[in-house]
Amino acid sequence: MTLIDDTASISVSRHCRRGAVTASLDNLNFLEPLHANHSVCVESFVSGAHHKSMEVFVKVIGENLTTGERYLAATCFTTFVAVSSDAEEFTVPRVVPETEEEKMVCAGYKKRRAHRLHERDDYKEFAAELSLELPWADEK
Ligand SMILES: CC(=O)SCCNC(=O)CCNC(=O)[C@H](O)C(C)(C)COP(=O)(O)OP(=O)(O)OC[C@H]1O[C@@H](n2cnc3c(N)ncnc32)[C@H](O)[C@@H]1OP(=O)(O)O
Repeated sequence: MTLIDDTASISVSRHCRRGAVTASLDNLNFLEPLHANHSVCVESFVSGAHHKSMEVFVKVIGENLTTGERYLAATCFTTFVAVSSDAEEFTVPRVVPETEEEKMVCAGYKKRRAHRLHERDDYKEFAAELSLELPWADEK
């Protein structure tokens, strides 16, 4: 997961050329186990951008170095939010997909974003109910 976050953050930095923080990670699907003696290639690209947020699609590809067989081990979407050290107003650049795969992935951005924001609101309500007390605070 560190590899996923690190790789995605490189795509984000190249896209907006400023600092950004990971806001969420979703649709992380582990599709095939990665074997210890296989190579791992993590690919990512920015698949959608709004004002300050950028969605990144990440593919984790395993390769059996003996047979050359390549397989999709995992995919996920992660969202980063660009930050500024001063009060400067900015909007991150829009995404212009080029390959067929980029066009296919980017086509679902608006729907995923709407779903994500809806879930974020639900999650805020859930989180507001969680206790911050020390677990042993009630012990007599
Ligand atoms: C290894 C690691 O990376 S560990 C994780 C490190 N990351 C962090 O510590 C981040 C901690 N969180 C934060 O700093 C804040 O919650 C932030 C910056 C993510 C969001 O700050 P907020 O003040 O809530 O943001 P705000 O409501 O103004 O929204 C700003 C943008 O972020 C987007 N956003 C905010 N939270 C989320 C979320 N959970 N998922 C997706 N997008 C989000 C909003 O949609 C908005 O997008 P837009 O500007 O493109 O329209």
